[in-house]
Amino acid sequence: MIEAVGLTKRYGDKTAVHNLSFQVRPGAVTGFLGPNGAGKSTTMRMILGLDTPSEGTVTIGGRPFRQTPNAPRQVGALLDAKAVHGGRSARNHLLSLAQLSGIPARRVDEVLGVVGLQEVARKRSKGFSLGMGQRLGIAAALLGDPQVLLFDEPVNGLDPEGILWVRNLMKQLAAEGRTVFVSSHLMSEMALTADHLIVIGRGQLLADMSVTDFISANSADFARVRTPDTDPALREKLSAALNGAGGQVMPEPDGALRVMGLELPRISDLAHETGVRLWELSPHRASLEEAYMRMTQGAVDYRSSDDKKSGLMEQARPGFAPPPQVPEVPQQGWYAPPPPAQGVQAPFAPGTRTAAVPPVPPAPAAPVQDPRLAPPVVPPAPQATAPAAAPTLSEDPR
Ligand SMILES: Nc1ncnc2c1ncn2[C@@H]1O[C@H](COP(=O)(O)OP(=O)(O)OP(=O)(O)O)[C@@H](O)[C@H]1O
Repeated sequence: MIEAVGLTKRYGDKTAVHNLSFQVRPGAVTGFLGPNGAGKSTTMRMILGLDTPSEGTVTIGGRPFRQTPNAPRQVGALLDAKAVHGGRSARNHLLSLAQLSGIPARRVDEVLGVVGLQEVARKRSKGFSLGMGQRLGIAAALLGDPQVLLFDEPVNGLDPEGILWVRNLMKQLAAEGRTVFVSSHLMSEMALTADHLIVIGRGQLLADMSVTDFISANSADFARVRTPDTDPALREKLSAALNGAGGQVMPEPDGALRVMGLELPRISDLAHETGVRLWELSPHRASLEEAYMRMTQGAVDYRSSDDKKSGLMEQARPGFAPPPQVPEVPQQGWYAPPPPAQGVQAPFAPGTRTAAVPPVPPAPAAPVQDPRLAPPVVPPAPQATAPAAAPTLSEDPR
């Protein structure tokens, strides 16, 4: 198990991680989510002893990484797939890591097989595609057959087949009772891979809960209603009736209405009473992506000025909230579940183990610490090790 308690990291006056406490348990895939700059990589680096916390502690199996005996056999990590000596073959890269940790050479061939790189094992890694580099990084993480695995964006650059392979690998590793902690920006992928989520924003914990709970706590179910597009007046008429009955009605870009606060039978009755024919009346549940967007919208550091959402916000008429930009979700039946309990659907609602992001206090003046300048005290996990520091083995002539 990985356990962080009050974990804080400051770089000069920049607080990258602030008072973070969480546990990552064995037997499950735990997704680590957060917008760009939220502090995910910094947290992973502190877990792996590559950055020293300014405050707080983080342990793996009860000990800080640097005090873990034979750490590469206990903990495997993929932090940066590009952190490979490009002139070295894939096999020699893994052999050098194995040698550092007393791992037998036959394990190198085993992991090359697991990640599907046998054919190119003797090729120099500088010719590898991004996806092949990711596979090599994953091989390095698996080298010591560790019980705890950390992956920072493991599907970055992988094609659909590779993404599916990583998904199945993560699930398999968790099913074997290992602790699997994986960061990703691909929400659709996380929804399929992770059992549990830890979400941070601006260095602080936003959520620590199962994927299912996260979606229901941070999304509002709604009904989509479509009137015949041949007669826009019908849409206005129905919209007024739904509003009058206490529903919240928002227009969608394609002309449909998004209705919250009214159950489907009630919407159907109101349409009947007002004499409006319906072309669609369907229930929708939010995706992980929508729930994530709702949760983190106040904790995003970087947003494009072309962001459609900001455009919609500017154009919104008074009294109309902009329709959230949600991806299409499959229809799940004809009747919407009852609306969530008051408050539960709101982002950061109390009682959901989520929290609004309070402003991060500025750090006291301190010299900027560049981890690249700090020599590691002990060799970290295989992939976290700077490969150039590993002893040079004779290169295969390809
Ligand atoms: N060595 C450093 N010196 C100064 N600031 C740093 C350093 N490393 C990270 N930061 C800052 O700390 C914050 C968190 O960065 P971090 O890389 O951990 O975020 P992240 O969640 O991994 O982002 P991304 O999703 O973009 O990879 C950022 O504002 C970053 O600029």
